[in-house]
Amino acid sequence: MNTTPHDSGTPIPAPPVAPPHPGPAGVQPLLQATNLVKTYPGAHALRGVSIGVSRGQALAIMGPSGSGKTMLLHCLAGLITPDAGTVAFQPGGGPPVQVSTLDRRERARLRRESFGFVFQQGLLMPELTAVENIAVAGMLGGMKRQVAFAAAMDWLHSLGLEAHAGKRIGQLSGGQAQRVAVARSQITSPEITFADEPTGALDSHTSHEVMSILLASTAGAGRALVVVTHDPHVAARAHHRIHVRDGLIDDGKAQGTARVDGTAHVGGAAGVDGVGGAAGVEGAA
Ligand SMILES: Nc1ncnc2c1ncn2[C@@H]1O[C@H](COP(=O)(O)OP(=O)(O)OP(=O)(O)O)[C@@H](O)[C@H]1O
Repeated sequence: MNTTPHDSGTPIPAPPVAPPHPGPAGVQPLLQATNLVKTYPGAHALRGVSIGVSRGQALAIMGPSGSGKTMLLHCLAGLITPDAGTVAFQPGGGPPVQVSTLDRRERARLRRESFGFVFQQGLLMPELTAVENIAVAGMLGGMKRQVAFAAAMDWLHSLGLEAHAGKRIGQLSGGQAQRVAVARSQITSPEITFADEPTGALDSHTSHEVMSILLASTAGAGRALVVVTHDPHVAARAHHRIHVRDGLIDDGKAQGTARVDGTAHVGGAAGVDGVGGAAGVEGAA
């Protein structure tokens, strides 16, 4: 029997393997996850999710609390290794990378150099100033110190925050701090940015502004954004939306019921990029 590893040692039947989402004709998705499964004792966090994200696209992941949104984001970003399934990243000009088979060090390097992260809070270092927070991310991504600080100041300038460059994070408003977090995530121009509730702590006006900056520097610049959000206004601004429920992409056919077969995920001919009738995917193409 096809099984997946389980922390308790009890084999759990794996969902049937679905073919990967093909993406738009002739276009290799920037990131392609196929049949992701992640199980914890007592929790089937992901039960077979396949999804592709292309350049120039923003994908919103929605769903109820505990449905598996963050788990999916973390698997896509190489922060968590799935029990089964694959994540393939196609860097610009390089060979494809199987994120899920990289060792910890390689994954950390990939995240530093090619991925950007924005979380609701927690990524900024309170003991550093705004400009230092941004510049450090540049240096970790391989920039020389002087270049990183100049780029960080450029970012602060474009965000209207140059007067706050020397302030520590605790001296900034929530919206200012989150703009610094976006700049921090974007200073290396990552090919794909992962954001988990990036506007969760902001009022609606500031939320709109922060999303505008994030969208412009990711999908708007030919790169990609994957954003987990509860906010329908945020999700509405993405090119595509998926709804996760009980560790599966919800195709809307079983609202309010727990899925039992583990087969309802985006795969095969289902489209994420407006190229087919997607299960659980709304496209704005
Ligand atoms: N480290 C862990 N150990 C055990 N179970 C976990 C762990 N991380 C997540 N889970 C479980 O996996 C499921 C999915 O969690 P996840 O954090 O992805 O939910 P979510 O949709 O992001 O929820 P929320 O909107 O509340 O943040 C939940 O049942 C959760 O309890």
